Amino acid sequence: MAETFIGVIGGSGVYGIDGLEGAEWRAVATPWGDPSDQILVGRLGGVPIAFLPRHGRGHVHTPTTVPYRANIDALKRLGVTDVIAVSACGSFREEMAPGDFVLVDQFIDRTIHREKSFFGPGCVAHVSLAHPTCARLADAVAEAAAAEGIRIHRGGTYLAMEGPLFSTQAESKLYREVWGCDVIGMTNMPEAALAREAELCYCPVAMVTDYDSWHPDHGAVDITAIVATLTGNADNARALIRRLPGLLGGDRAPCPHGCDRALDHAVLTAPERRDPALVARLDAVAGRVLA
Ligand SMILES: CSC[C@H]1O[C@H](OP(=O)(O)O)[C@H](O)[C@@H]1O
Ligand SMILES: Nc1ncnc2[nH]cnc12
Repeated sequence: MAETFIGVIGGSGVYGIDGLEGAEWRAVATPWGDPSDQILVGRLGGVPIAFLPRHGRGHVHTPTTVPYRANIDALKRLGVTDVIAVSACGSFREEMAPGDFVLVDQFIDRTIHREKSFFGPGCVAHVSLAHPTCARLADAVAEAAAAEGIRIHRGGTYLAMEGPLFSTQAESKLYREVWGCDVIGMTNMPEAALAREAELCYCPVAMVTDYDSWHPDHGAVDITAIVATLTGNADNARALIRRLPGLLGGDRAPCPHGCDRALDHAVLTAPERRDPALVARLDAVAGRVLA
């Protein structure tokens, strides 16, 4: 049986986690450039953990400039098997209130300036994204949240916008009333898609900070209020993460939903027509099926 290795991507307001045994920040080089920052690697309850701040310590990357491919490659290269992606988000639902967590399970991707795949000319692959998140990981996060007394909603559709500006009121109403989205953020796509290509189980934990701009009683998004809510949310996120090693266990059975076998049958390019340079870049992400 394989070893569980938990990767945590920390979003806005979550730039570190404490309590890791033997923790050290490690620079990880990837063929896709540098990740957002060094990666904090250690153990929690005996289970290896790697923590990567999505925007870098000190929050230097915009949602557009986050090096999503390098981040996912670096986690995979370290041996991570399961990724918890913590993010701030706006809510389109009255009952998903600031302070609540949402276990997002679907996305609508409206981002336009990002590299969305590891594959390309010379190594073409088509991976299913019908169910873009891992239900097994979501079960564990839901249990951890219940144990911590965190209000968590199971399931929700996340509208990924390019940013960095927040939505207009007309966009907010479109996403909520016409498209049926539940929350909005700027970072979970293409991150989730790349994690699937890299055969990582991926579970987004969206922390509600505001009601975006549709709500008649809440007006426009206010970054000061968001940061205040984030501070409380970040402590809850860290408490939740500390429970995960105990819930996931050190021994890892194959994912019952097949996240860790997503590349089976996905690569269409004939072996003799593959671009050796691209195949070399794909060593960590797709070495299992290309080697
Ligand atoms: C702080 S409000 C806007 C900012 O916060 C979210 O980032 P992340 O998903 O990394 O927590 C949102 O997507 C925006 O990038
Ligand atoms: N309303 C909002 N829109 C986009 N990203 C967000 N992150 C937190 N709140 C958000």
